[in-house]
Amino acid sequence: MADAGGPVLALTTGEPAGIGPELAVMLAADAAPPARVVVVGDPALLAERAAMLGRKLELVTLAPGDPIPAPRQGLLPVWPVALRAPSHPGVLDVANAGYVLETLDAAVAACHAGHAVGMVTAPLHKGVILDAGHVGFSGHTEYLRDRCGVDEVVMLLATDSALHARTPEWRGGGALRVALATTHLALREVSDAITGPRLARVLRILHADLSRWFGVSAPRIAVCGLNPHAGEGGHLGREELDVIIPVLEALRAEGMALDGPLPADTLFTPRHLDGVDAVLAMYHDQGLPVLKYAGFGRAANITLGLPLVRTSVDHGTALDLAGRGLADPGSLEVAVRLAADMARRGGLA
Ligand SMILES: NC(=O)C1=CN([C@@H]2O[C@H](COP(=O)(O)OP(=O)(O)OC[C@H]3O[C@@H](n4cnc5c(N)ncnc54)[C@H](O)[C@@H]3O)[C@@H](O)[C@H]2O)C=CC1
Ligand SMILES: NCC(=O)COP(=O)(O)O
Repeated sequence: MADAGGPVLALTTGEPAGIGPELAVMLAADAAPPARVVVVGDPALLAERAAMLGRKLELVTLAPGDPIPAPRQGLLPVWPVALRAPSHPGVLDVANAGYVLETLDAAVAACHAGHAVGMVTAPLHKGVILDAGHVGFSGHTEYLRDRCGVDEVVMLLATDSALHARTPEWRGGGALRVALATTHLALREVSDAITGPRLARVLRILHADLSRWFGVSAPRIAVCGLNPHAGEGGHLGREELDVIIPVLEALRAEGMALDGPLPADTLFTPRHLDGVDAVLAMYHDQGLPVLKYAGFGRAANITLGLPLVRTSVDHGTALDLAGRGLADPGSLEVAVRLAADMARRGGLA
């Protein structure tokens, strides 16, 4: 939605028993939100969490398509979705899995209808959605891929200072962008999932979207090996020789600037990161611990390959903190700012 008030972003509450609802409350109660945000969720839940945290908040219930007011401290527009059952902080209830998914569907529908340019998601709990019987659910990333009807998406996490910089530089806690070749998979399934065609699709999306959403015109990407020492010439695994190297060679021949495959234990050091715009890790816990060490609480998660902007926080539902006002809202603020910037840079606003 392109108009003078700035891009409209739909913010889903995520798991109602987690910290998502109170982060949405903090976003609007503690300062003017950094963009025009409308929360997709249960207004009574938000009012209850605001009261629990002692925050003053005016909740304005609207329908998709209604004008969204300019951001102002203390004001939170809401597109209502009703909880299926009362929700208590820290206590998961399978009954509310349908609520969580309905908020995502509503946000996607609003983007498709042009009522929002993108969505920002507060964390959901994958386990409770699976326990509720949504077989195969593995996260927002894959759910949004299917809802948007695309074949492949890429999860990218970026620390705050990497969101704008042309070239992230490592300063032991500095700027970093890390994308994943595989996402929510059991470790024993990772190797089989790293096929040549998949790796090529992931690299093409990463390359194109670094340019589209981040303004990096000729991205340089450093690629991790899968095995220790990138396979040690085939002695510690053959995925590098059989799959990764042939894909990198083919894409280099098309003009992509790709380093690697490099041993993942030393890739994340200043010499190898110098001049690199993003790192591609082969699996979740190869890349994300480094990213979170560098910038937990001031990083965001971005889904590349979608026809809409989607950002999210760098953390989960933190059930241990829910309802206590102890959660750090930093990552949500980064995710909202980034989504607005991406929409502008990508020509959506
Ligand atoms: N974007 C999303 O929807 C995400 C969802 N998850 C889901 O969240 C659930 C819990 O996952 P965990 O691995 O326990 O990760 P978690 O991020 O919820 O918690 C890990 C640790 O970080 C702390 N923490 C998390 N967010 C914080 C914040 N904003 N401020 C201060 N401390 C914070 C927690 O208290 C806990 O000690 C799982 O179901 C997971 O799948 C995890 C990551 C992202
Ligand atoms: N570790 C990132 C994560 O679990 C977030 O996944 P998603 O719900 O954004 O797909």
